[in-house]
Amino acid sequence: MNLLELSEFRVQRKGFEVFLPGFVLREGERVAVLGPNGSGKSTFLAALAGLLPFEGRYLLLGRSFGGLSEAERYRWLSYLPQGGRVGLPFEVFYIVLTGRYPHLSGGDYRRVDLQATEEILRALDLEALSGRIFSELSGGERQRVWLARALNRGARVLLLDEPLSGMDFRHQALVLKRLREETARGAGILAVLHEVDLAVRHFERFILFKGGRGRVLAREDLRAEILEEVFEVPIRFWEDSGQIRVLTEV
Ligand SMILES: Nc1ncnc2c1ncn2[C@@H]1O[C@H](COP(=O)(O)OP(=O)(O)OP(=O)(O)O)[C@@H](O)[C@H]1O
Repeated sequence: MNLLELSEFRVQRKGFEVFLPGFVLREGERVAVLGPNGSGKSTFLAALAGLLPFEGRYLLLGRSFGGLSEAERYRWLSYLPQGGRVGLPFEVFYIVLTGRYPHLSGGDYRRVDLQATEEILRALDLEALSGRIFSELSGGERQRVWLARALNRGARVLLLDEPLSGMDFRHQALVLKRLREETARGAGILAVLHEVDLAVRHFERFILFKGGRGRVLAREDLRAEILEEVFEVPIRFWEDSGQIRVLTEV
């Protein structure tokens, strides 16, 4: 099933336009959104999350995005913004628990919501931080809490803006493992990443943005020359135990 379908998708910002001619996200797919700073990646994701106006065709689970109720959008789609903030002194457990909110129909959190919260806290190595106040955490820890909250929704489509940023190697590996598990249950992932080498190893397709224009490529069609043109730095591909690795000479 197509989770998300776009055609002639356009987002206008002051003096900047994001455009993607066409794209389909299928069940179980991991697609990385790559490109240099300011190329439109976050704008694209925010528009898909319904936070910016767009033009063109956008279907979510076969339905026109504009025709969905807020409740449907929140249940089917989960968005991890860049650098989320919490003003109030909330504990980590509570923040992650609120990811389940769209599943409640006016009632209180249920046992299943508490269990899901405990499970995602374990998966992202946040158990020990569960009772801590969010604002007292480190940058990488906060990022993991936001990601846990976004994943806790169990949404069909995950829009993740830099889910690996600020994380050490071990936690990057934990997050990538969890993203694989999310796609194994049928979710589709669109993730903005700056870690190009990890993207090429762990994602199946790519949307490359440059100057606001996006193009979609499968892993087998990705070439070092294409990435060089997008990022404007020398890039080498080499094979290590049958896997493509990406080396940037910066
Ligand atoms: N709130 C805003 N209002 C107007 N223009 C904006 C706003 N936020 C971003 N822009 C502009 O839109 C363009 C794309 O920005 P965007 O944040 O989508 O890039 P990005 O590819 O996600 O970059 P990065 O890798 O640095 O996160 C940039 O030229 C930026 O200056």
